[in-house]
Amino acid sequence: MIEFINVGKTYSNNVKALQNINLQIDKGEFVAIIGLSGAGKSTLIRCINQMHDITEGSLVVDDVEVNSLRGKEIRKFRQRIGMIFQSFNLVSRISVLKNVLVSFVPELPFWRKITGIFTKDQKIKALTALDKVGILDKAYVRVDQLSGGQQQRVALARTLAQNPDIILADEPIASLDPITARQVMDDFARINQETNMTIIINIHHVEIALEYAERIIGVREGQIVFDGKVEEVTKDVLQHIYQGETKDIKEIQLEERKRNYV
Ligand SMILES: Nc1ncnc2c1ncn2[C@@H]1O[C@H](COP(=O)(O)OP(=O)(O)OP(=O)(O)O)[C@@H](O)[C@H]1O
Repeated sequence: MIEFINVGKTYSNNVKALQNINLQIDKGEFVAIIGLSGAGKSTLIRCINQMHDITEGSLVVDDVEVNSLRGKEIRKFRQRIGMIFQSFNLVSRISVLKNVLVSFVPELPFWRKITGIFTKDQKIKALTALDKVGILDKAYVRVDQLSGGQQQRVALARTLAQNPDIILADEPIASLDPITARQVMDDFARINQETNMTIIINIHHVEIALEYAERIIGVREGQIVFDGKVEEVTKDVLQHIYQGETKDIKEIQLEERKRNYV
């Protein structure tokens, strides 16, 4: 379980990105975090794996007080939490398989990772993960020869091979076309159902969030202003989350897209 207790985060430039966050996320939940640009969505999910330190309150993940972790403990803890980024974060000039194998050796220096010798068992695990996201046939292809959607699937396979308890995804479909975006979301949904991994996605596409997630958390100016089941998300709720700027989902999306292109 992930538990935020009165969590606050103030960056060194005095920006208060999160205030008074109280939140519990149980094992196996599929949660989407929505809100305007700058609302604090990324900060919220990046505190969970200590990419950002919280500055107030307490954040506990499966009985571990996240902010008390140091050095090796952080690396060990992060092995249990997969992270997916908008930009895929792959090594583009090596094969898909090598990119996935890297997940087994987080503690090695980068050059050892890509020249590393891996066991048969590790290779089987990596190939199995690629199979789960439907790109086993690309195992020996260089990453820079893949489409954006395929690259995001490699990133997902790399995370799966690590067998985490939680997957955090920060705008995983933001740079994908609508059809590919849905395919990647289908992967997340399937993984959530088959493995019971907790999935927390920070997402700008409201429509897709409502279609795939079970629970929606709305963040506005660093605070949680909505937390409930998808069925409870009404037009008024969306207006509240998005500061009443827009009238309906379509308009919100248009606004968000414009913002992202600026
Ligand atoms: N490293 C940082 N240093 C200082 N301020 C930051 C840092 N990262 C984010 N912020 C600020 O914290 C606030 C919340 O940012 P955050 O990236 O969490 O929002 P977001 O909802 O994820 O936005 P977006 O959807 O545009 O990614 C913003 O005001 C942002 O400018």
